[in-house]
Amino acid sequence: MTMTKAAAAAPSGPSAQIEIGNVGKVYGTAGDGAVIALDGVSLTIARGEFVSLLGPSGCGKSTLLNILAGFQPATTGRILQDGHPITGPDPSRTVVFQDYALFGWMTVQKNVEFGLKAKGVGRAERAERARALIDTVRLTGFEDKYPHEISGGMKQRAAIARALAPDPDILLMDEPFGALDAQTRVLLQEEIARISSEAGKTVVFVTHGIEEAVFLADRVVVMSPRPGRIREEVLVPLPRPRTAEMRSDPWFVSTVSELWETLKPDWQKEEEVS
Ligand SMILES: Nc1ncnc2c1ncn2[C@@H]1O[C@H](COP(=O)(O)OP(=O)(O)OP(=O)(O)O)[C@@H](O)[C@H]1O
Repeated sequence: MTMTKAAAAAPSGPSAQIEIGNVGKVYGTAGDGAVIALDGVSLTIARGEFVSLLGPSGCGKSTLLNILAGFQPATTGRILQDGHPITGPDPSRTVVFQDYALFGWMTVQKNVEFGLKAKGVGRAERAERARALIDTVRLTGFEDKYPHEISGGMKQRAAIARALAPDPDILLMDEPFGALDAQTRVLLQEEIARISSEAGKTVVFVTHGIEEAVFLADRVVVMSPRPGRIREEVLVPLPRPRTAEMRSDPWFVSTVSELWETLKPDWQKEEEVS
């Protein structure tokens, strides 16, 4: 493999924002069909870093993201944000899911404002901040539409704006473009590449799309299935902002193909099981 292995270069010290130390997750109890979803996962993520968690279905990506979000606890190990244990959900970390998770009875504008209201931001400021974010995700003109009136891609733009509204430190994204058609997916990848560079957020992006993982990330963390472990890390040397032409960069093309060769056996196994 000619890919850059990142283990030695993983961020640590004062710039580390997330520290995942030897995390394990077991669903169920021993002897009762227990599933070891994660085993000995250690990862340090720097402030402002964009990390893709890449792996086939069932390797524990969503489990790790849910633990980071504070939706569920790890069975073993520790997870720190800025040196403090993550013990539950917090507005400093927001999540974008695959299925949009917008409130169907609220307009785009009200959906984006939602997190700001919970934070106690006043009505006028809420409206202004939501409008600015709607502009950032290029939905201006659709503020008064309800989710059922807009396309899947637009819904996901609104979900991204809503996740950015509370000005989180960390944006967690769980296969956010998984339900979109191929063209819309590429467009949204370019949008999130732009938005994350501009906003300077720490992003953890779960995907089983190899191209997507490499195109977006500063570092791709490749996971192996059952029990989920970190198999390798790839540092992405492409400059920011990422642009469409970088998809034909020789390093990009060869890295995507090498990752595919690495992961193919896991995908084939998954295919046989399902
Ligand atoms: N609540 C649960 N109870 C029991 N087993 C679970 C639960 N959630 C996940 N699992 C199992 O844990 C393993 C990891 O699941 P997880 O959803 O984290 O993987 P993933 O890599 O995100 O997969 P996918 O891409 O399909 O979402 C899988 O074998 C899954 O069946």
